[in-house]
Amino acid sequence: MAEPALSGPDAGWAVRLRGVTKTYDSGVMALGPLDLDVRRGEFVSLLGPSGCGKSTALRLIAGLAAPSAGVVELVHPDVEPRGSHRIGFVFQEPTLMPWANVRDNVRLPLKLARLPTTDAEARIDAALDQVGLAEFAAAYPRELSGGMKMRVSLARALVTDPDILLMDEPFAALDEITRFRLNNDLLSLWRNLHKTVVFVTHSVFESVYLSQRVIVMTARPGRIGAEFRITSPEPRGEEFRTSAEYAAFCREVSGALAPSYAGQAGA
Ligand SMILES: Nc1ncnc2c1ncn2[C@@H]1O[C@H](COP(=O)(O)OP(=O)(O)OP(=O)(O)O)[C@@H](O)[C@H]1O
Repeated sequence: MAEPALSGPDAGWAVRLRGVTKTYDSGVMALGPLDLDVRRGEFVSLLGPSGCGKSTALRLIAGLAAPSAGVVELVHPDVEPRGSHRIGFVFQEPTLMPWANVRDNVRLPLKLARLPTTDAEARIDAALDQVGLAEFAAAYPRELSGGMKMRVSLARALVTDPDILLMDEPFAALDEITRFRLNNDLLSLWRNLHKTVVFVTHSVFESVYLSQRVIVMTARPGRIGAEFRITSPEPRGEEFRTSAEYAAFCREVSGALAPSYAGQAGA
């Protein structure tokens, strides 16, 4: 099931990495070399063991860190190579400002990017609506559940209408039912908003459920170990989660992931 690279003269890609490596100042070789194309509008998951460089790959794509070698390119009519306001980033922790209400938390990227304030309120309303939090604009983070905080974090990522959404294990800390619900809501957002999504997770089940393509990374330094195209049709829902097809994909992806854990302490 290994896939050839999806690059091509049609340039239908949003993210392209070529020969990308990252070695930190500490000498840790975190990543690569990595070659990766993500098509516009595609939902891709990076799956791999702890420490294999998944977050590093996201940070390089976001321009939050520079590669040690190789090239990271973003292509979209609206995306400048370093136009980070066109990228939305969702971290594992919601990282909300506790002293600010939901509306002001979601407003933050608009302020940081110095985007015109004329339509700011409408953008914030739209983003809150997209994540189902329209009623909670005036609430403070301490008044919200873990799932709701993550929805605020997602709204904050969406408020600039990014072309590319980078998500770093956003639901890992949530209970299973909340996680499933957010999985479903994320899929419907992706279908409606046509964003390119690169989603990092440890979970085989989550990666198969959400993605059009799952990229299994090797142990550090992370490279592509295997790729799986999850061909199951959209929209996916609970029926898919309990289907034999889903179970078969999960088995296949798990099999490819196992070698990445071999040799890891506690594996
Ligand atoms: N700023 C940094 N300086 C030095 N080493 C780092 C830095 N960031 C990450 N590393 C190291 O690089 C390797 C890859 O880290 P990274 O966070 O990218 O992995 P990951 O696959 O996202 O891990 P996890 O799933 O546990 O979040 C790890 O060994 C980590 O300790």
